[in-house]
Amino acid sequence: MVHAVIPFRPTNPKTRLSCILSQEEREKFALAMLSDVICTTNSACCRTVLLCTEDISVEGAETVVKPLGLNEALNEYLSETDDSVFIIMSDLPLATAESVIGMVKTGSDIAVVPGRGGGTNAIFVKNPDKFHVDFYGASFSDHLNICRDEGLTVEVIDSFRLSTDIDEKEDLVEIFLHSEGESRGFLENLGVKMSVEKGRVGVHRHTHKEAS
Ligand SMILES: Nc1nc2c(ncn2[C@@H]2O[C@H](COP(=O)(O)OP(=O)(O)OP(=O)(O)O)[C@@H](O)[C@H]2O)c(=O)[nH]1
Ligand SMILES: C[C@H](OP(=O)(O)O)C(=O)O
Repeated sequence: MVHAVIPFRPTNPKTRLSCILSQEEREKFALAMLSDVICTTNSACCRTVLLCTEDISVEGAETVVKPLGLNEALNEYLSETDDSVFIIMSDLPLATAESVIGMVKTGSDIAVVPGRGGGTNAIFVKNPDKFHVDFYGASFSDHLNICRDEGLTVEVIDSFRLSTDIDEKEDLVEIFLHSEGESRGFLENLGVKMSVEKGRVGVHRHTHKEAS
């Protein structure tokens, strides 16, 4: 069975959302997005593993604790398994089971989903022997280079849902437009709303004091 591995750092996450959410709210929002992703990977019949910096318990996933950075934790995990691994970030609440199944069915050794701005949102690794991750910076091209250097075939997946990660305030619009999950409910309960001003779609919140 494919392991869906979700790396997760629960403390002070999503700092790029500090302009609209306090630290406590960002921690709860990160958990809500994680819950949406777990629901998706379980619906795609993966064995879902939370690769977490701390020992937390989350419904629908088994927790593997590694108090390590993103790359170090994932590369240690890859070196410890012979099974196929589907790495998916926890900030992809638009992901659907269909989009995940489309990836894990690839005929290539690796399937990769770029994020906007040079990042990588998900990677399917058929055989973890020869692959390692290199996140941060222009990680999408770094991952293609690793495949080339190791002689691995790669499919680049064109998926709006998997390419849409939630990093910045402007990204929250996508949740209101395209998701019905927990993360959307969480934002609605906080009073975050979609708005259209001067023809541009955005989000606003009246109650929040800017986090210091
Ligand atoms: N295991 C592990 N996962 C991490 C670590 N840092 C981030 N992650 C996870 O990696 C994924 C992508 O993280 P980012 O988009 O950089 O999220 P972030 O660090 O919470 O956000 P910013 O503070 O806005 O950069 C998310 O699933 C995070 O929970 C880490 O040190 N270890
Ligand atoms: C981890 C990083 O995520 P971003 O900060 O680009 O969302 C990446 O994809 O390399």
